Amino acid sequence: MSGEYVPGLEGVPATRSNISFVDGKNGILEYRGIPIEQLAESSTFLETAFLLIFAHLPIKDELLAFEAEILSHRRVKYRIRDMIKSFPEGGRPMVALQACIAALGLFYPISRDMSKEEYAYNSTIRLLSKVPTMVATFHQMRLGNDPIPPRDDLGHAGNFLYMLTGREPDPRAARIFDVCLMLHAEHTVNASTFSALVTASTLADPYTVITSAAGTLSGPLHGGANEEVIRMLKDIGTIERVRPYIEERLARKERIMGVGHRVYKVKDPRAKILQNLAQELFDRFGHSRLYDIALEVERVCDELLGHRGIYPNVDFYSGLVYEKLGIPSDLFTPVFAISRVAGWLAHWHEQLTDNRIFRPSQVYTGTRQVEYTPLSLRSYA
Ligand SMILES: CC(=O)SCCNC(=O)CCNC(=O)[C@H](O)C(C)(C)COP(=O)(O)OP(=O)(O)OC[C@H]1O[C@@H](n2cnc3c(N)ncnc32)[C@H](O)[C@@H]1OP(=O)(O)O
Ligand SMILES: O=C([O-])CC(=O)C(=O)O
Repeated sequence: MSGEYVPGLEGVPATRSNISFVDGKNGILEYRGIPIEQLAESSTFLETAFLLIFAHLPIKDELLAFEAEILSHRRVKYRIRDMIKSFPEGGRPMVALQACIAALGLFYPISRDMSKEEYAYNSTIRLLSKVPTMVATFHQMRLGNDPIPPRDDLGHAGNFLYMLTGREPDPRAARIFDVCLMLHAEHTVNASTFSALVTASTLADPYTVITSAAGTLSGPLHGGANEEVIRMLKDIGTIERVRPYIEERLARKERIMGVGHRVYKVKDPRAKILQNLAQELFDRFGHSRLYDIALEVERVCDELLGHRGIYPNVDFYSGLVYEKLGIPSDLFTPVFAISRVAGWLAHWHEQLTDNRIFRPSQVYTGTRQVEYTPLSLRSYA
């Protein structure tokens, strides 16, 4: 079979899915048909995760049972804590997280039948509940502290902030963080989800599927951009420096982090919500000069790049919110993973309902039938 090569597979459907919908021209994102704005207003991360994974909004008893299951699996085995303790303190948290997720596959039984309902459910619960604990554990241990055990009286978002900082978060701050988790939970066939699909299609176990996805998320063109945005805003330093900085970067053909998107040609709807959340946090808990710099970056980018459909994406304002919540910048991408694990799992479940191994073709550009040259006869031309 022959076909035209499309760089980056732009516009090439890689799967059929009913999990989420994106309209890039009009800036629309829906999870199972529900607009993201409605979920951000009224849902919670765990309810949204349930919606994504099980394809319907839970009734009250289902939600209570799901939340109770997640809560009861938050702790990690002491041998996983020992493993994390042996990681270098200066190691990159996303690499640590990838190693931790892969290690779950050593500690929990792997089924021969990945789609078996009970197995799929149990591994889903474990991943959703333990990923936040492993991120917080790595952070405490790299500081030389004992990990802070989860608190059963705190919700999913509030408990993570507590395990990370040792302080019980303000309820509104915890709610804002929960909304951030919802906003990052799913986004059709982005690079990391595609990676999850490819791995799932080989019938690899779910811990391996999520490890693949987490590795793909870490890159600066994808989930890693949130950390780069804060670095860029700090580098810029003052509002006056914004325009020359952007112009110099563009002249050197470098990218401005946190803007541009393969699908959205308008401002990402998640960026709009995140900007409002950032604004609310600054109003409540004190202003950040980085926010003023970010607003100016957006203004200058709109002017210089807007005509090419390059506008702020989800990673542009999220870091400002996370920083105000006391999350260190090298944990921004692991925090993205805590949330996106829901979307990856939803796609893992969906892939298994109608699986065929991914095996695309290539356009070969090399030479053919070349005669082997013995080492003794080889030289630089
Ligand atoms: C959660 C997420 O993954 S959201 C995305 C997070 N990533 C970032 O914020 C990194 C910055 N953005 C980017 O690099 C890109 O916009 C991507 C990777 C997100 C999307 O890229 P694509 O749709 O493949 O666009 P592509 O890389 O082909 O770029 C098309 C053109 O727009 C330009 N462009 C795209 N994004 C940017 C940017 N952020 N800054 C400057 N120029 C840009 C490219 O230089 C290219 O120009 P050219 O045609 O003159 O060579
Ligand atoms: O859809 C994409 O390519 C990237 C993105 O916004 C996400 O994964 O949330």
